[in-house]
Amino acid sequence: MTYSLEAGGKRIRPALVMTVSEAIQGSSETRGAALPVACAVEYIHTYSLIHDDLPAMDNDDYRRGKLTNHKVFGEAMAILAGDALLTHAFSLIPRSVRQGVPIDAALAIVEDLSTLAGASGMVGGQVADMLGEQGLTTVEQLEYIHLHKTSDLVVFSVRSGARIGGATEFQLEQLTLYARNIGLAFQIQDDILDLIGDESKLGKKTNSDVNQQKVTYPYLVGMEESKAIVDRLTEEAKSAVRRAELANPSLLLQIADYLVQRDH
Ligand SMILES: CC(C)=CCC/C(C)=C/COP(=O)(O)OP(=O)(O)O
Ligand SMILES: C=C(C)CCOP(=O)(O)OP(=O)(O)O
Repeated sequence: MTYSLEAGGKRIRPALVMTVSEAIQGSSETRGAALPVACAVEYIHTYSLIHDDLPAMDNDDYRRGKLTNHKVFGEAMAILAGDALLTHAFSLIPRSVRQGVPIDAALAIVEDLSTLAGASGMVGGQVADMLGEQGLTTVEQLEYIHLHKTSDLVVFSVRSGARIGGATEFQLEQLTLYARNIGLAFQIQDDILDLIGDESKLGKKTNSDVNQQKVTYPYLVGMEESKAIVDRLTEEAKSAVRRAELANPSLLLQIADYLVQRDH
């Protein structure tokens, strides 16, 4: 568990929990309350990457610049490390209540987490991805996969930050739209970088035969159109943030731009 958590990674999802919670009222007072939830989402994301890299799934040897978990500890320990990270994540939500998150908000956060990370969220998206390898043909199918396997955890991060920061229903709705769009743009950008990115910066293999054969946005609509879609989604995400009229939206606008300009 520690090996994969401490391998680094960009920590985008926890950064979103913290940033959104502070953006709503423009105050850093929510920081302590948001931290346990920020850790929970990174635990879940890290478990998903450990399992995604297993031979039964993507069969990858490198992640975050290091050998994948199963390459170091064996498949059984990698599966169990993922299981334990997932379970431990849920134990952090009560901790957020002790740090000041209202109980109603914490209950809504648990409900969102089980839905958005579970069978109708991230796990469901990964299932569709695995099944899709046997004959995926349309952009609509691919969008469904991306929205669930990637956007849903981003949506969780943003919505939980919004709840901790005391967002109104309208702000929650607009921020959910922001998260959906940056999540989708992020996954398309990930597929672009899997083809043309720098291995030493990304810490994983790029442009391999497997990556070239994967049905992705670049595979289905071409590289230029994929980049145009990423730009469009980013603009739509930024418009949603502006509509939410947050006290301090600037970091959220910057994060949307960073996700498309990133090279790792
Ligand atoms: C329940 C599980 C196992 C969920 C995995 C979800 C996920 C987003 C995996 C990485 O996607 P990817 O394979 O497109 O990314 P990368 O190129 O980083 O491997
Ligand atoms: C959902 C995808 C695209 C898998 C990788 O996620 P990140 O690119 O956020 O991975 P880390 O920085 O956490 O390693």
